[in-house]
Amino acid sequence: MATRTDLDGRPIKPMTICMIGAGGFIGSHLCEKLMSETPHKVLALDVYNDKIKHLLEPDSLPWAGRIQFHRLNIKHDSRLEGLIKMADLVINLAAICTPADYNTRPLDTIYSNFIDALPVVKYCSENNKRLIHFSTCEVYGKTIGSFLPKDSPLRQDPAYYVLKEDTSPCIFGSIEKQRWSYACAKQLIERLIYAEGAENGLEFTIVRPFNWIGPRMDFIPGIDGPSEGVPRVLACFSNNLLRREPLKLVDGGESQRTFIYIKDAIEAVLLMIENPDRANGHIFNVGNPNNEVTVRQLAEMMTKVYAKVSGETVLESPTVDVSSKEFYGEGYDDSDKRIPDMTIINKQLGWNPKTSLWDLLESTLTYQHRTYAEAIKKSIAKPSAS
Ligand SMILES: NC(=O)c1ccc[n+]([C@@H]2O[C@H](COP(=O)([O-])OP(=O)(O)OC[C@H]3O[C@@H](n4cnc5c(N)ncnc54)[C@H](O)[C@@H]3O)[C@@H](O)[C@H]2O)c1
Ligand SMILES: O=C(O)[C@H]1O[C@H](OP(=O)(O)OP(=O)(O)OC[C@H]2O[C@@H](n3ccc(=O)[nH]c3=O)[C@H](O)[C@@H]2O)[C@H](O)[C@@H](O)[C@@H]1O
Repeated sequence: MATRTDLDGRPIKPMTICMIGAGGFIGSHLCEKLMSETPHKVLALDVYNDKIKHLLEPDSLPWAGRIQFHRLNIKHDSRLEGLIKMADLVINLAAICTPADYNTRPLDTIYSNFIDALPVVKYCSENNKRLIHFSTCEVYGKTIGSFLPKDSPLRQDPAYYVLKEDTSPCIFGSIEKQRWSYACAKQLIERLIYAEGAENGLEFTIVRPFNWIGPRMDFIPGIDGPSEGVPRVLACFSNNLLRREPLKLVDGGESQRTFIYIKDAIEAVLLMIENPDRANGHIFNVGNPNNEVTVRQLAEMMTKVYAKVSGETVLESPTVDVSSKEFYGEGYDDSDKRIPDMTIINKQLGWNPKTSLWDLLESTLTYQHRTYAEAIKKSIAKPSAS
């Protein structure tokens, strides 16, 4: 492998990365990138490894020996500190991060996103290890604009909705809106990491992903996850399309999101890993401000793209409205709009997203169709015994 250089032209030394939550959606793509394009070693920690199995075996893989899987639950495993001590860099991805859990399992959500992350921060601080911690765009909560009257012209002013790391406030709903248990726990762990940096010199970077999507995201209910499980929207809509059911629009599908292709986002994370001088001490939005849609528009686009990649016809009624109470239960609330400001990441790392929403949906739905269509057909033909 030719010598790799950082953004300032210096050679990059191979490092050992302790990646916690490496078996999840983001972790699997990050491991793939690190194995195929860099000389770094990965200690991959997770409870599951299904999504990185292809990287772990067989021994003949070109990166054999550079990735090592440790099956452990960071809630209660004394091996955690030792593994952190072996690394040059720690990346923490472990979390409960599906909205269906925030209002129905708020205790697990708060423990997972705050309490369970505490030892990781502590061990990094005590052992002088650099930490890249995964937070979320949900820490911004709702936009200031959402509190203006519906017809206020100020709603069109970016000052009222673009989300900036260093100036935007964090606006959550009331305590009984348990949806915000996740955002609030993530915000507190961000504040703790920031304080460890300020008071004890912890070298850290905080990542705020804005709806990263792509292959291997979550699960398809009844195929590789629980039948009654509710994954994030990409997997919900994929499941509906694969089963030829209408896509469910929560509260009319009016909320807006910006979606980014996982492969674009992983490029940004690699720049953070390999340019510590430019990334340390920063909080980075990582998203694609050019890919904004309402959830209804996302459903319409996914329906068209799926028809193209599968060759199947579109249903007469491709979507159906459902209330948030019916879909998620009591205590659900929503972020109205999420446009990331890209000034800081652009200045520090020169990074920009590339892939359009149509293109990323085309490659992702091609993957979903190839991976799941047969299994779904079989499961429909042979319903499980009741
Ligand atoms: N995907 C996104 O767009 C997105 C957006 C915002 C924030 N994030 C954040 O990025 C991180 C990764 O997200 P993801 O989409 O890959 O989610 P994911 O659920 O696919 O991955 C998380 C992984 O962490 C593991 N994990 C959870 N608790 C653990 C524990 N106690 N011990 C060991 N492993 C544990 C899970 O098994 C899972 O494999 C999370 O912190 C999430 O909050 C993701
Ligand atoms: O991905 C992110 O950046 C963050 O946001 C997500 O939250 P959210 O975008 O609300 O979660 P999705 O499940 O992807 O839902 C997006 C929107 O689609 C709607 N939705 C979801 C599923 C569905 O079947 N129908 C539907 O209309 C939801 O109500 C919501 O308005 C999750 O909290 C995290 O993964 C993450 O921290």
